[in-house]
Amino acid sequence: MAARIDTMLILGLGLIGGSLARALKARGFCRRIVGYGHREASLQRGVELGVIDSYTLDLDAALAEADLIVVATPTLVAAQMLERILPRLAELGRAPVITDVASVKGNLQRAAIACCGAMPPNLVLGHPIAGSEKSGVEASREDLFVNHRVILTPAAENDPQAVQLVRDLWEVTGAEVVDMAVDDHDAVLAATSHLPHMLAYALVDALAQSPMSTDIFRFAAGGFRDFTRIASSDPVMWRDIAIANRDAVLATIDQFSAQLASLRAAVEREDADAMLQTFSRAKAARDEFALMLEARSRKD
Ligand SMILES: NC(=O)C1=CN([C@@H]2O[C@H](COP(=O)(O)OP(=O)(O)OC[C@H]3O[C@@H](n4cnc5c(N)ncnc54)[C@H](O)[C@@H]3O)[C@@H](O)[C@H]2O)C=CC1
Ligand SMILES: O=C(O)C(=O)Cc1ccc(O)cc1
Repeated sequence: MAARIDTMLILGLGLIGGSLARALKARGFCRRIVGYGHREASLQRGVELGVIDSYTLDLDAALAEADLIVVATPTLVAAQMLERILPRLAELGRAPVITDVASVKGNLQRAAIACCGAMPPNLVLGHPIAGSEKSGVEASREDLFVNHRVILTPAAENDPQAVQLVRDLWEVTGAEVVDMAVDDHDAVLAATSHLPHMLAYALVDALAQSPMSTDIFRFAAGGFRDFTRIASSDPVMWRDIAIANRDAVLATIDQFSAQLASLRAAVEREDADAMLQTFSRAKAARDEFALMLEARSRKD
């Protein structure tokens, strides 16, 4: 394909930034992909792996020539990046399309509005619902986004052409793009992604502190492995997410705690009916979810 973009700049070349770079490179979406980050060794590795064409440690110089900027750092750093690059781009008189991949959208929207007074027309926030417990450019994959959803949270102030470019960028990677309001995004992701990570971390941490931890882990079955895989995720990334999406995460933890307390009470009372009802409702919901996933993979 003829390149849509001349120079794309990726701020933070890890699993997600690296995977996006690989996918866009494979499909010729950009003529040139430049990486910027705070660890030269991983940028160097990105060049060696052919993920990016070059890298720079000079953000100002990179901003002067970028036509498209993707912020792919941890969530709190992403807000700092916007606070840094938006005024600098204004000084340079440049307005390249800017997007991001962070797991929370509200904090970035607030940072941009605090910086510019309103959402800048060229800033289109996004979030690929694809990834893994692994981090770093070494773990990046060209096909990471194929048949996965990407949520965009376009603002009324957005330039429609900027939104279209970001939509096209993700569709080129094989993803399905859907739009959502920022608050809805943060509430839904708190429930489906942030809460499960909090639970997995809390469970593994609690069991690891048990005097019987060696036997607990030695005799754990597949269910434990499935439930706890995500506790191997990057702690910095999840600390940032919990802070950035504090209110929605607290709401889901509270709702879950109430549910767990009611299950605990049912176990204490040996209330077989209450337990059966809870487990049956959950099984039906999970079976329906599995059918949805199957239907999606058949469609692929
Ligand atoms: N890992 C996952 O499964 C998913 C992650 N996300 C989001 O994508 C973003 C990136 O996550 P990953 O790629 O998994 O993380 P990662 O740790 O693999 O990559 C992050 C990159 O940002 C760089 N970075 C960190 N602090 C920096 C700073 N102060 N200045 C410049 N660069 C800095 C790191 O060196 C690294 O290259 C996060 O906001 C995360 O919430 C979104 C979807 C899935
Ligand atoms: O590893 C997993 O199963 C994930 O849940 C990956 C993931 C992590 C963070 C996101 O914002 C989106 C997806």
